[in-house]
Amino acid sequence: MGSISVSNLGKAYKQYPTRWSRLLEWITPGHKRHHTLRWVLQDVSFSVEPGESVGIVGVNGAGKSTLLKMITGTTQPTTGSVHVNGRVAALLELGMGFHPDFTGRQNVFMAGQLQGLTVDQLTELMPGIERFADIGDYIDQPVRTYSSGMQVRLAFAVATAVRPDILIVDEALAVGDIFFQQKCFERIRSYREQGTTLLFVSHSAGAIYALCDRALLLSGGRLVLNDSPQIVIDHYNALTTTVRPRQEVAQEIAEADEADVDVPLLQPGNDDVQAVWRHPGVRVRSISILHEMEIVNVVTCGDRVTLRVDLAFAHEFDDPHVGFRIHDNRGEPVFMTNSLCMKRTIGAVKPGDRVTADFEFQANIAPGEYTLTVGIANGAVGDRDFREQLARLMHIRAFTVASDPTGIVWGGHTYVHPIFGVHYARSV
Ligand SMILES: Nc1ncnc2c1ncn2[C@@H]1O[C@H](COP(=O)(O)OP(=O)(O)OP(=O)(O)O)[C@@H](O)[C@H]1O
Repeated sequence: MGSISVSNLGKAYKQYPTRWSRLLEWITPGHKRHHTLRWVLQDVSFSVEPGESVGIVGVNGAGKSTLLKMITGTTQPTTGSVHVNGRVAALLELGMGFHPDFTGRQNVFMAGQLQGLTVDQLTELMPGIERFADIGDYIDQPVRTYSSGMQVRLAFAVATAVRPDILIVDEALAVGDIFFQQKCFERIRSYREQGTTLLFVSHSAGAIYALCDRALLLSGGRLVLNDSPQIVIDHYNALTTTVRPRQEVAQEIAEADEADVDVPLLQPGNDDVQAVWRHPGVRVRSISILHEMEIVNVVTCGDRVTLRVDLAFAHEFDDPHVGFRIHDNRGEPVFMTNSLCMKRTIGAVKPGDRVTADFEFQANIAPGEYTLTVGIANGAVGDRDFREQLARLMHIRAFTVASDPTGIVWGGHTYVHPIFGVHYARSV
């Protein structure tokens, strides 16, 4: 189950030179054709085996959405054929399948039934759908009052309420906050592990590497490459590498700084922190990122920053350690370490002790949204294990890395500080 086979697929739209020529052709059937055909997809053939994950990349207008729409049956092909074997869940266009005048709850029942689920099944699934979408009372408001982020939350929650044989996702829909994106990627990953076939459009090399076994490159409506993610991304990068104007980058950083004020800072005694820490003997009082002595939520790529974890101990521990992880918007760990791995110790602590642990590092990571996870453990075993885990605060804090407007133009995950040199061997 869960296979796709696409053969000589093509799509052409009729183009008329004027509005009148369309009318003329319509009222004089059988006479002269007034339109020309504009092919947006031609001769596309490939297959996806059950359980495979295939990424689709291509520049804007390459034909990715048109291809997905033909696979899901929302658009009819002009030439060729598509065979899909298995139950498909698709997330393509924003608002697709939702009626704006009905409430979110009513839309869940309508969209769910279109997916082949019964009313009884949907009633049972509803609490899980509400929990996943996490839009609160809006579930009983008309969808026209939703933000685009809320629509995507609900659409994803319904489409993936039951594991499909085939999941088709256009990542351009990945609007919304980083926590929701991570939740979506987590669900996609888990369904994939359970055998769901995945077809996934993305502009992000990281997402394709993380999720796909293979990738397709579309260019000018043709399938130009069907190969490993590595090879396809290399070609795609070659197609898209352009130098971004400095001004645009400066604007981005200014906007990110403005957004700064909206990001809630973790305060001592924050309920969320209490909710996830486990051992009563240690309390995480605050977690902050500091740059030049100030607490920040936006750092510029390359900034030297300090992650400060403020702890209060209520029990005695002989050898406590602190660690952190940085996760990207897909939930992939970007970096992780802890005091033991850094060959450092805090030393034994007594009830009433307060400890501030600082990790100073250079934020040499790609511009984007990240979350921090912090863990506390006790009793080193070897050079990386612990006798007991005391607390883990998953995705406790979000922060943004903005590009450095004064830096070089670069792509990828990690800034490696390249230095360019040139040595001449001149002939005389
Ligand atoms: N209904 C339509 N009528 C005419 N042309 C269309 C129609 N839908 C899409 N096109 C054209 O088909 C081409 C491919 O569009 P498509 O949306 O499939 O590209 P895409 O690769 O998904 O782009 P993006 O990354 O911007 O979403 C574009 O040139 C677009 O203008």
